[in-house]
Amino acid sequence: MLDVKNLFAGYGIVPVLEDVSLTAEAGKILLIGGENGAGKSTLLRAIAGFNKPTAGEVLLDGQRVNGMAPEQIAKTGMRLVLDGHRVFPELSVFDNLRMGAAARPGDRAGFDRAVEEIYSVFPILKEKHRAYARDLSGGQQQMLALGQAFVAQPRVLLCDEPSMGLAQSLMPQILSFLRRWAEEGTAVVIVEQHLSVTAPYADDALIIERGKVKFTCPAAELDDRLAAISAD
Ligand SMILES: Nc1ncnc2c1ncn2[C@@H]1O[C@H](COP(=O)(O)OP(=O)(O)OP(=O)(O)O)[C@@H](O)[C@H]1O
Repeated sequence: MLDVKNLFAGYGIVPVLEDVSLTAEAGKILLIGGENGAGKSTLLRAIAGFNKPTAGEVLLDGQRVNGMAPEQIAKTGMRLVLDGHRVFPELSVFDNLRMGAAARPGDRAGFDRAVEEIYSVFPILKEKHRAYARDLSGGQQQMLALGQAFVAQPRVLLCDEPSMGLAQSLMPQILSFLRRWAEEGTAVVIVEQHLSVTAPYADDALIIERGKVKFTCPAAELDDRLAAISAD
């Protein structure tokens, strides 16, 4: 579904990504890890069009999307959820979800079903559906940011550090939700620092080091691969 081929990107004249290739398939979760500053967020931004690649290709179902504006890329079915809870603080929980649905106008029944599902996965959002997003805790805002993306029903979900600012105890709930979401047919890409917590929910893993792909492997083998590297 999503194919990234030999991608180069950076900021101004400063190169960050060098020759990065990856594939994300419908129904699967690809976990991307790497040290701080390795280029993980830059990769997601470049895929979603917020950072213009200097070379290489981003293909969605074989169609080239790099070079398009981010809003055009979003219309192809790609959705980026940034770390740091980018919700609309002055809107209620429900209105934030409605903003998410702006990407698929006219599908009221689909929206209602998606909201019901979000509320059943994160009951706290149902309890607080009239509350301002700014009055939610960090973890609740993260749930809302995911909910906003969910109601948009993207084909590819790019999720930057879903654990950012979350109590560790909330991670299984969020990761299980992403797992079920992928199983419904979405290609999910997660950038995450907490690799061993996240890997059991993922199918494939890719590690970036200084802007380059260091290795890829099945997510189930990630811990062993990392242990072998640190033993060297
Ligand atoms: N807006 C920007 N302008 C210039 N350089 C940037 C910008 N954002 C990131 N960088 C640089 O690009 C490199 C990669 O950053 P990036 O945020 O993609 O890494 P990361 O792997 O996501 O790290 P982290 O886990 O800390 O978020 C770093 O050297 C960073 O300083």
